[in-house]
Amino acid sequence: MAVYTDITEAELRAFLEPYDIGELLSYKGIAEGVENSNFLMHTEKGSFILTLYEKRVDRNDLPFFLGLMEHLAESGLTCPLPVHRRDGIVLGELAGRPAAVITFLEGMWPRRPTPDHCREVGKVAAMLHLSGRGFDRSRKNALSVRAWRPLWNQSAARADEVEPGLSREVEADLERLEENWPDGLPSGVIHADLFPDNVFFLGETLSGVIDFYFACNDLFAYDVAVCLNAWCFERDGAFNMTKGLALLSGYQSVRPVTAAEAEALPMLAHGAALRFFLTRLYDWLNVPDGAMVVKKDPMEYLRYMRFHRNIGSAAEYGLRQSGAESH
Ligand SMILES: Nc1ncnc2c1ncn2[C@@H]1O[C@H](COP(=O)(O)OP(=O)(O)O)[C@@H](O)[C@H]1O
Ligand SMILES: N[C@@H](CCOP(=O)(O)O)C(=O)O
Repeated sequence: MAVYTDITEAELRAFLEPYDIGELLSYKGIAEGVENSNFLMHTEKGSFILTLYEKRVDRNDLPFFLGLMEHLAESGLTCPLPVHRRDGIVLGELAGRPAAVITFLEGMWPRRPTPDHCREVGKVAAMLHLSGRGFDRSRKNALSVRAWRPLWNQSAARADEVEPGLSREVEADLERLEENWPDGLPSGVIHADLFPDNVFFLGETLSGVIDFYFACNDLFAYDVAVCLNAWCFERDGAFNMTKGLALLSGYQSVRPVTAAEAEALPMLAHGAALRFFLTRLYDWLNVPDGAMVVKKDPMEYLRYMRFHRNIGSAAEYGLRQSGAESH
């Protein structure tokens, strides 16, 4: 359960006083998520999410994240919105943490994604990439290729405790990725964490996207690579080409990928797998067992890294190119 910071009712009532959301009727911690503390609140005016931003979120990035949600919503992409206080402010402080009230998004995330879900998420990723173009703020990806080695260095000495030989294997992957990481591909605002638990559906219809707290400016195709990993592998570790095809054709129906992006996709998918392996490994080794958070398995992502190392072309993910190029 991701509640790192608990709050009292009195503190919360005082925090909510400047908002116009009616009287607080109930609140409880949300048993999902990894990064921040989230609470579901019921007030006289409906349901809201209260988020307390924890230590891995840089306070200076919050205007980017909150502004992006407003920008995307204005462009027609369904996502939660930060609630403004009567004085216009969206960001306050609660229990020593930056905190915001966010509108509640109806829907459920798919526990067992189908090809139809994958097609929808491909489309929404592309819509996000196009909509992000008019956003006037930018944020570097703090977890891109240059950040991986410092992150790895914090776990390397203990990696072989998780699996013998892991240290040598990851080191080799890291070198390969650092030497071959593509640049110059189409880029802009990406979500960077578009996992199933961040995409809500009502029935078969995508009802919205949440959790923009890794969003940044980076390669569009890297975001696609993150999605391929998060949506298209089965629980037994096998890549599901039908899901890959659906996700990529959904994406291409909104924004066709360029030939250079297609060529880079295996390297990007390998790097995207390493990025989530590294944060999960760090948490696996460092988050105390008693913490109210469900640690995610780094080995799932090691299996994906092994898979991508042997991919020769994006066609093996299901990419079908028409020859059309876009930017
Ligand atoms: N706007 C929202 N509407 C509905 N539920 C939400 C909303 N934001 C967060 N949640 C719930 O809280 C959980 C954790 O949120 P998330 O933003 O993924 O946290 P974290 O940033 O800690 O990973 C989600 O899986 C969802 O159940
Ligand atoms: N998606 C990441 C962890 C980040 O947590 P989220 O709950 O914000 O998606 C992973 O699976 O490692």
